Amino acid sequence: MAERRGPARRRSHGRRRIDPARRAAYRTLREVSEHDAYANLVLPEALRGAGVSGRDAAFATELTNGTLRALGSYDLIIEAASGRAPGEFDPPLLDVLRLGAHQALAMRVPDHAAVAASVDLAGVEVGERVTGLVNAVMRKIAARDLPAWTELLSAGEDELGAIAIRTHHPRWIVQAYADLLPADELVAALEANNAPPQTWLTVRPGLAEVDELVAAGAALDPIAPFGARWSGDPSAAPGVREGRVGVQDPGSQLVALALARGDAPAGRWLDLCAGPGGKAALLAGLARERGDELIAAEPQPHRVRLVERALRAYPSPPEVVVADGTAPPWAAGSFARVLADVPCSGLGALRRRPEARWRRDPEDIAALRPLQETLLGSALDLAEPGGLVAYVTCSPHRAETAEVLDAVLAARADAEPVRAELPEAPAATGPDGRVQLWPHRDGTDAMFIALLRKRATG
Ligand SMILES: C[S@@+](CC[C@H](N)C(=O)[O-])C[C@H]1O[C@@H](n2cnc3c(N)ncnc32)[C@H](O)[C@@H]1O
Repeated sequence: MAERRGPARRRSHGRRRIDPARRAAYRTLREVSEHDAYANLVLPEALRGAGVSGRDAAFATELTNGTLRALGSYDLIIEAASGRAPGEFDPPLLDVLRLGAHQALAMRVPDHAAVAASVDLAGVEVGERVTGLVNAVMRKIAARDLPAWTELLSAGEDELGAIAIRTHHPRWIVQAYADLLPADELVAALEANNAPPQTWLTVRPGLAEVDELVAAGAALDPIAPFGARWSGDPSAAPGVREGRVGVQDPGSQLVALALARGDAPAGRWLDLCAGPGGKAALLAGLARERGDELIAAEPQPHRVRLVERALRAYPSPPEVVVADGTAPPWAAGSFARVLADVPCSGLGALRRRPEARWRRDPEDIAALRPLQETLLGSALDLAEPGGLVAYVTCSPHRAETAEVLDAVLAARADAEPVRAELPEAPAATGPDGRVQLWPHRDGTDAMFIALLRKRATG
């Protein structure tokens, strides 16, 4: 493939000027580093604000997201090249070097362009005093390619430590994956987190048809019976602006379908943790097709508004209630089906959130456990006898999936596991009847679902 310098660097009157694409990437990285912002929210704003589009926007997106995904590895490389720990750098300077490392090691930017662009960025954003240092460190970084760096840094590491460096993940995530997957799938599973996900659309049942999407160029795929793959800007797809069609990963679609397809009495459906509303929007249509009605609950007002927006295209949209699922405002046994799509670490959606893997740690997972158990307990309380509860996480981590279920089931006699069947991903259902989807196997986010039935008597 031809080399790509990236957007042309600009200089005028002897002053350094940075091209708007690299500046947008830098500004985004600063927001993520300093303010725990989410790159997928900040970058589009930064690009719009700078009027960057087309190829330059694609360059800025790859530069930002790629840098964030491999941040831990780049910090090790910067440390080895400079002799300084990341914490010893001025944070803005560290971000300049991280962006430079990604350009030199993982993008088709020639070394001299990556070095020069980093020197200019440092000169403008940090100060002329650091440009000599940036020049020296960047030259050392660019002197090896990425495989040579990872081999060097892996020396002395055990197998998991070496895989962590090679696949750009913190070691504890590699360990969690190793606990869940056969050894020969481990690297493929981790590498799948480094590829940006495709865009998928889901129709709201009764409001739009998949054929409409196909006629507009979307690609059918058996993994997503209510949706299709879309290339380009999803807001240009039919039905998206009106809310008849939503953007949704097929994994989210499948877990909602597993709840809808299960055997349960007629009656109201509840989405206990509904924000931002993707699954509620699918479930609402599926419920109406059967003459039932969905109620969506969410405690955070700004997310309630997102749920209302997701449901807006339905005539007489389903009720959205501001409610804390740990103290729900309904009597026990009020619902035939309950979705408990609980707050979780999001380790199953690392493809979508480039910075997430470096922000989380095992303590976060432990801290979520009481809320997850309480919400599952509430969901079971709210289900009527014979009713169905779906416990869902966007995380494959055992502490958020099997351990929560086992603890709750051990504590109550009124619930029993039900096998969740997904013909679209038959291998995803384990011998215990619980479903774990994976990006490298199914092309979906790593969603987990277990179905439980409320027994007729406790
Ligand atoms: C994984 S997200 C749900 C995703 C959603 N089902 C969808 O498909 O768009 C978890 C949601 O639970 C909400 N949540 C947090 N604490 C909660 C609580 N105590 N009761 C109910 N929901 C809660 C969060 O605000 C968040 O919107």
